[in-house]
Amino acid sequence: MIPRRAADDDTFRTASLGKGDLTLLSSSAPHRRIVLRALLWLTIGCGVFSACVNTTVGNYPVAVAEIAMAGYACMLLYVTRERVLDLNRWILAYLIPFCTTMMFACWYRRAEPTVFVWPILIPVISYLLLGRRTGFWFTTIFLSIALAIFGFKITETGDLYAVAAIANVVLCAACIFGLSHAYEVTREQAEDRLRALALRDPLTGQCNRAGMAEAFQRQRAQARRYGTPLAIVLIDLDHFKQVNDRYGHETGDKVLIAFAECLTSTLRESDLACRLGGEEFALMLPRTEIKEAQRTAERLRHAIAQAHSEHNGHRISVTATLGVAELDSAKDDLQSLLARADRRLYQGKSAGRDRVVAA
Ligand SMILES: Nc1nc2c(ncn2[C@@H]2O[C@H](COP(=O)(O)OP(=O)(O)OP(=O)(O)O)[C@@H](O)[C@H]2O)c(=O)[nH]1
Repeated sequence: MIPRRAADDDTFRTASLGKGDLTLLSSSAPHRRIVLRALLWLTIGCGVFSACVNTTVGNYPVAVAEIAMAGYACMLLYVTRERVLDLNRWILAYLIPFCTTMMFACWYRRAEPTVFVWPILIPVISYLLLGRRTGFWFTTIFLSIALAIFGFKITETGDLYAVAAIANVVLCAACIFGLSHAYEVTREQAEDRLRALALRDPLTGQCNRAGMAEAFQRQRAQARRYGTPLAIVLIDLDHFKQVNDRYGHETGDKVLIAFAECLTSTLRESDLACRLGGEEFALMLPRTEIKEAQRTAERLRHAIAQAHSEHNGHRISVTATLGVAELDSAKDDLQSLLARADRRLYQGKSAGRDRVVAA
């Protein structure tokens, strides 16, 4: 299996689009890759050391399994030396044989009773590498197997002292399982809050410039892969300063919020609306050619002109000027695309505002 490399742009920090909704996935990937590589080094070191010890005491099958696991960890270290897109698959490719070797060591008849402390590591490693949901299931499966092995060993030996010792290990594993779960839940919540703060505009709730840049990386990758068009519409409210000057900044904010809602309600599920700053907004329209984007922009311009906000009995209406551009070369980045849309927008401003310019 040849690993897919992450592009220079950080495409595995992905964003799914949907009416301004920015759902961010696998944001922990860089951190998990570092943890995975640290564990691979540890596996190699501990595997070789433990294999030497087991060889000296004559546990040859366990020593062979440990050497095999250390060799496999070397291969995974090589594969993950750079960022990979399908990191989760490589994490599972490490964790499944690692935990299976651990289960084999627990089950092996001549193994030391202290080998039973190793499964305690499973919840910590699983949650660190796989996150809350997959980590939970992975831990449940492997701790259940470990428990079954413990049970089997107790009934086989009938050693009551072993029952007390194993009960300690099981209780300790259960506590670590619970703590790992609680830690991962709070970590995920904190990460979501931080990412929302970094990627969303606090006034309108739409994604900001950074959020748009992140979503663009993914959309451009899809457009290139499937040969589909991608259009951008840049929108600037006309004479917005007059709204602020006449009704106050607070009313200006309300107008901006209403405007953002108008954009969102006019768009398709797959489109993304962003506030780039001030009274400047942008739309990203995946699988949309420039002609269709122009029609969408016209529909939007019409909806903006028709809508109005109320302030102390005053009816506040705004108009907007829109510039449209389409991704048209392999080298096109967000900046060049926005610059093209911006030039058209300013043509529209110079020509009298309240219009769409697409070419
Ligand atoms: N209420 C409010 N006003 C903002 C915000 N950000 C920027 N503005 C105002 O938006 C106005 C933008 O003014 P200009 O850049 O002169 O543009 P304009 O009046 O819309 O004129 P044209 O773009 O040329 O049609 C300024 O008065 C800014 O203070 C905001 O978050 N809230």
